[in-house]
Amino acid sequence: MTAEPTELAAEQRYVSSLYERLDAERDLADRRLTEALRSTGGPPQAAAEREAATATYSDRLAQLKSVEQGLCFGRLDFSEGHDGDSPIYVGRVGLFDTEDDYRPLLVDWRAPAARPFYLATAASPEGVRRRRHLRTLSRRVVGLDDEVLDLAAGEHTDHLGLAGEAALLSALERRRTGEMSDIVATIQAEQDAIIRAEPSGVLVVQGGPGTGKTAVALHRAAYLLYTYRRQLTSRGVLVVGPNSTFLRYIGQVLPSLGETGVLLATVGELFPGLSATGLDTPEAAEIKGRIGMADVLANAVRDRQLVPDDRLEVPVEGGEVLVLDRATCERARAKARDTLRPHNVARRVFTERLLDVLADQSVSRLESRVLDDLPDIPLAADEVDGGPMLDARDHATVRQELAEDPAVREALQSLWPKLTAQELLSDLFTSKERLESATAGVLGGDEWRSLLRAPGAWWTPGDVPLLDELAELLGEDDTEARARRERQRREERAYAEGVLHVLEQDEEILDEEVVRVRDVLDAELLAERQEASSGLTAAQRAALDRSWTFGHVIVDEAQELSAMDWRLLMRRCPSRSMTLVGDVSQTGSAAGTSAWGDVLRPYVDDRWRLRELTVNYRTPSEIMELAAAVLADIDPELSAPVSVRDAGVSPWQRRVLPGTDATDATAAALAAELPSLVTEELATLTRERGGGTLAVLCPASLEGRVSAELAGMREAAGLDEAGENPRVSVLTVDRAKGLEFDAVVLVAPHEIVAASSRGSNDLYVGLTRATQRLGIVHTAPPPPALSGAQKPSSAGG
Ligand SMILES: Nc1ncnc2c1ncn2[C@@H]1O[C@H](COP(=O)(O)OP(=O)(O)OP(=O)(O)O)[C@@H](O)[C@H]1O
Repeated sequence: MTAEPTELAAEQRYVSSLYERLDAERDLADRRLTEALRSTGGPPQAAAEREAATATYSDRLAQLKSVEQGLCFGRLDFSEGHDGDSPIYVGRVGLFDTEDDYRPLLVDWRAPAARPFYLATAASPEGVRRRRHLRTLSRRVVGLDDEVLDLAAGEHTDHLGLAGEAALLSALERRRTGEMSDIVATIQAEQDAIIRAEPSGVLVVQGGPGTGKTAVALHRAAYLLYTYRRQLTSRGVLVVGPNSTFLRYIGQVLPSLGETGVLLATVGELFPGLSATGLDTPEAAEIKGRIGMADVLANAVRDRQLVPDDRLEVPVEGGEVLVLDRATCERARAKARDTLRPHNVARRVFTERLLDVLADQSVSRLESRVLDDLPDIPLAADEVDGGPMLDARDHATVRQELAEDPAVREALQSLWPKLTAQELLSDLFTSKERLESATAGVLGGDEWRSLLRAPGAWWTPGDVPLLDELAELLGEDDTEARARRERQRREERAYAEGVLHVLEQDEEILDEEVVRVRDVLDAELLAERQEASSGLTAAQRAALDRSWTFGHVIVDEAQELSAMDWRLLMRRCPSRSMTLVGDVSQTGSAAGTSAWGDVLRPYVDDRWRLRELTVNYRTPSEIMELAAAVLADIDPELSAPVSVRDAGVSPWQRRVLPGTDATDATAAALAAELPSLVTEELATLTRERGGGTLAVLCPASLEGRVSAELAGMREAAGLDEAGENPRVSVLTVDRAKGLEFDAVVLVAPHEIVAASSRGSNDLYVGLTRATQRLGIVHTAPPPPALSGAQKPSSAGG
């Protein structure tokens, strides 16, 4: 239902007044920030006060700036007699009238009061008479979409139960820019229930392509940070995505919702100081992801705890040769292993014991040398043999000297070396002997050969969970450093309490309208800020600290993670407050999963909740029909999500016919056909949508060739890649996972299927990336699921 122009003008007045309020809030935060930054000098306490104030006001300012676009997008009018008859406006941030007892002018979308905006239906209106979507462009209201939630009025929601259908469809029809947008204005009820679910425990969100899993995951992060800010600000929220292209694609959503304290990372980025730029072969990736690798690594660590075959001679300074025999070393090793401490920590037990043995040896040799040098004077009748000549202090001195002796150090290091995770893994993967030994009984046959690599090879994402596991197995002997840090932390906490007290007194004389310091800081948090002293957020500090544990962890495309990836993530989240979103029908990685229970059982048994999303907001029904045939091929029991809209155009299929020699002929056939097909698609996008994004999805074997063809096409047309619109990208399905484009041209589907370790899953993913148009270019007879649809027309032979 569309509103009258007078309505539009009235809403414009209201929205303008909201922007005035927003500007006033920004000015205030800006002034406070400037004051905090300007003040200098004073006692150390003043510096801490300044830091707290600077952090508070700059966070607030960043939040107020981020909500400029689409500040207010909704209005609810209630039925007569309903609690508080006046309408409420819903938007990206809460705004209040400071001159009218803090009357809410705009309700934050995450606040409980905003919930009916997403949930109310004609059948269950929750007191709402009318839901209005306000469409804005900058600060201008350009349109209103009304829904009257009254069964009697005959405005029923359709079979999918969509709320705000007009606004939703207009959002879905929008041209894609290559960056994901937020969906605050049109969140649907099934999505809202997930976004606002309790943060405790593991929540799995299973849904087919385009059901909004990524959107829901990100809005959930924003919701949790708003609702549980005190708990989550200090520990931070981690959002894990499958690759850096995907993280770039979703990177703007949380900032646009005013949330910057979230760490977005791939699992491969979760080992601070290491960049995993290498690539594993599919076999190596699969093996590295197996849970058995935890045993392989434990074996590899034990293999570094040695004893001599018979005896080890230690030529110490001064010319003496001390001896460590096998039995002594075995006893020391058993003692150290019995502590069950990590290797580098247990090393202390091993080395202390051997140092005792060496010191005893050295002392008794010294004593016998002294005795040998003394003239043989018989004891008098009343004298007794006085026992050892050297006392405990002498013994300690000898021991200390031995501890610093290079030969002793070398001997101890050779038997039980102090190791870093990187050293151990690279020693392991570059040595046949070490690999064979560590994998014996865990990997089959000669699978270990897939792990062998040249010295100096780059780290791969698959190495990261292994390094993390090793870091745990190796540990760090940081006893002294920890005690020092703990002392320092206690002092900082006591000091922070004092600072907060002073800040609160200051606040009494400031305006009430600003967020109070205790609302956003407590002594613990402030102490952490002090400790960081660089003003880093929890997310930034977490990125630098391998042992950081997060308040909540969200994993997108969770089906792709290997068993070893899960071990790493579970370590980062001991509270198990997690949201995992994914689709087991889209698993591409051989190390990924096809059943959530398998993944979670080792950590939470069956104590996890499952929510399903069933409506596809991305892919139009014509394309989904084709994809559903492929899904049925994967597993006839599975059902594809239902599309909310039609595109009005069917996917096209084209067959380019190679000649005899497969590789060359396929390339030649593509060279002849693909550029013109893509050019045609681009022209259609320009004509029908004024631009947008187009992806050519192809198997890895053709990626180089296809990219070269398209570069040639650009050159011939005098196009500049940087500023082109529509934008074209060439991607493998693996890298397109989670992304979407206005149009997709899918090349060589039979090869995509053949190259995948998961049958047709990759094809299903590729088919479901388009929001408007899909074309398929075959270089061989189509896979059976596709040949049932519109017959491919032949070309080129
Ligand atoms: N309630 C909504 N309002 C507007 N747009 C929505 C809504 N829900 C989802 N979308 C849009 O639908 C598209 C698909 O969403 P999203 O990428 O989150 O799906 P997905 O389930 O993660 O898909 P895939 O499994 O293919 O990665 C996005 O453009 C998203 O913005």
